[in-house]
Amino acid sequence: MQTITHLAELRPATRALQTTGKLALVPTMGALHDGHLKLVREARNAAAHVAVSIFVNPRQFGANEDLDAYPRQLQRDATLLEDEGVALLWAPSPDEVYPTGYATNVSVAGISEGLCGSDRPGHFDGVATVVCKLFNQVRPDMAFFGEKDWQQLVVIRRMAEDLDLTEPHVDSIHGVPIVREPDGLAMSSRNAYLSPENRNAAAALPREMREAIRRVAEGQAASSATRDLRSRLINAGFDSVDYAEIRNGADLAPANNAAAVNRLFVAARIGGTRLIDNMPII
Ligand SMILES: Nc1ncnc2c1ncn2[C@@H]1O[C@H](COP(=O)(O)OP(=O)(O)OP(=O)(O)O)[C@@H](O)[C@H]1O
Ligand SMILES: CC(C)(CO)[C@@H](O)C(=O)[O-]
Ligand code: BAL
Repeated sequence: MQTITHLAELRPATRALQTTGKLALVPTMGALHDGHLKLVREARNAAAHVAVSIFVNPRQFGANEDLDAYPRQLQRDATLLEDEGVALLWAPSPDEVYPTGYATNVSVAGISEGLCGSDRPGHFDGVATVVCKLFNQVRPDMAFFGEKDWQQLVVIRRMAEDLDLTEPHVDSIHGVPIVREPDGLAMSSRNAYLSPENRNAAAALPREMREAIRRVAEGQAASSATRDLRSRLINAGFDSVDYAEIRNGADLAPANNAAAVNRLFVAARIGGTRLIDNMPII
């Protein structure tokens, strides 16, 4: 596996790989877990070569968020990726991505605004900006993102289509289902922040989401089921619930009762850690 940290060396390396087959990109912020490795495996199944980027993108963190605390473990991550048969690790520094004088922002209106966008103002501008740059830097044939960050996936798909990045740069953007711990908690680099007690309590998030979905399927109104879900999470040990909403998964519009694509989206905080999850309404 080649590890590349400078843009000047990236293009020749990706072009060389693309002479012998398709290249898939898996963008990450590192501190890799099995959720990330699932993305890498799906990418390996779909393409001859896989590139993974590890970049803790400062522009998607708010002023009071965990940019400094975010786990950074490049050596460990590189070993894991090498073992997965990854061809190229793109690990630029913040100065390489945003050199002095950098002034451009990519903003996707509408879908960036509710859910996580309300609690993390500017977050999706930072994500859209860096993913646009990553697509232009690596020029992959396809890219893989996790459904854990469902809103992010919808924003990226919109951005890639609007900015004509899907053809010819990225033929397809794949969403990969959420990988969960045995107790149902979605894997996340931020789970490492949880104390053992809070880690146990956090399993209530997927459990109570499934319960709310069951109640909706039995006829409880969505507004009442999500209100109950909020109080059940607080009773289970969560400090606060940023949102608990049922929306159309395709475009994040308010849920239409008849739509088969509705999903439940939740963000909740426990011991200072913000966890997100989403599930289909069945
Ligand atoms: N449990 C998971 N299942 C599937 N995909 C995941 C999972 N966790 C993360 N991903 C995906 O991996 C990619 C990189 O995510 P990132 O590096 O931010 O990790 P993370 O675990 O989501 O971290 P964070 O704690 O910041 O949410 C994203 O596309 C994300 O959706
Ligand atoms: C897509 C991404 C790598 C952009 O920084 C990040 O938001 C993430 O890891 O989900
Ligand atoms: N996985 C999404 C990246 C973030 O929370 O900043």
